[in-house]
Amino acid sequence: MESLAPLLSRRSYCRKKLIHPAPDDQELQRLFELVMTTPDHGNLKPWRFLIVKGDKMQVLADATLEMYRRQLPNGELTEKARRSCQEIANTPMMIIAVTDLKPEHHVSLWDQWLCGGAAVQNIMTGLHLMGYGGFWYTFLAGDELKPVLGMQPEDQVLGAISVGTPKERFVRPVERQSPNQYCFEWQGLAEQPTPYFED
Ligand SMILES: Cc1cc2nc3c(=O)[nH]c(=O)nc-3n(C[C@H](O)[C@H](O)[C@H](O)COP(=O)(O)O)c2cc1C
Repeated sequence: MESLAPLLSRRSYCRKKLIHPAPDDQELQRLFELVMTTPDHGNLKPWRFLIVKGDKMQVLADATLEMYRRQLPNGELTEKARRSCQEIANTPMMIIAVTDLKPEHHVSLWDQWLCGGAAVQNIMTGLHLMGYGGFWYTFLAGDELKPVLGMQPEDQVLGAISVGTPKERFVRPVERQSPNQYCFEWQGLAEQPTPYFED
């Protein structure tokens, strides 16, 4: 039971709560070794990871701001958009996970997507176990940013993960919902499943 305790305390740290340092190259190498253990139907590795850090954070923040500006009907940026891009510029590192799907393969695209999501979760888990904070965003999923990120039109962002050290750690684990209402015992053919755990 207690072996799960380190994982049960995982919490997301949004970018304004993240400061330097971010993982160094050796730690990143290890993190991605963990990612390579992701269950992977057909061993297709349907993902790619872009690491953004240093002065490239400002470049990415500027490109994101430009994307927001183009998305707005009158091209006027909101205070929220500006703030969010300033936060990107201040974030120590981002890991952007994008799909690299193999549509010609007999493994379904659905399975390949699931695999990509599982890889991102492995990044989240690894960062937490290494003592870093992260936050899984998908705000960079707009088509406008694809060329900026060197992505093909068919690629999608699986996760734009902000990475760093939590400025202040949450003192208590967040109170999570009980899993009970989500778990059922199958009662056989056409029978109604019953709650697995007692409340
Ligand atoms: C695929 C995916 C995309 C997400 N994108 C966003 C996002 O763009 N903005 C956001 O505020 N939260 C987003 N979240 C939720 C946060 O990453 C986070 O899980 C949530 O705030 C709950 O925090 P917790 O992980 O500590 O429970 C996303 C989560 C997933 C799984």
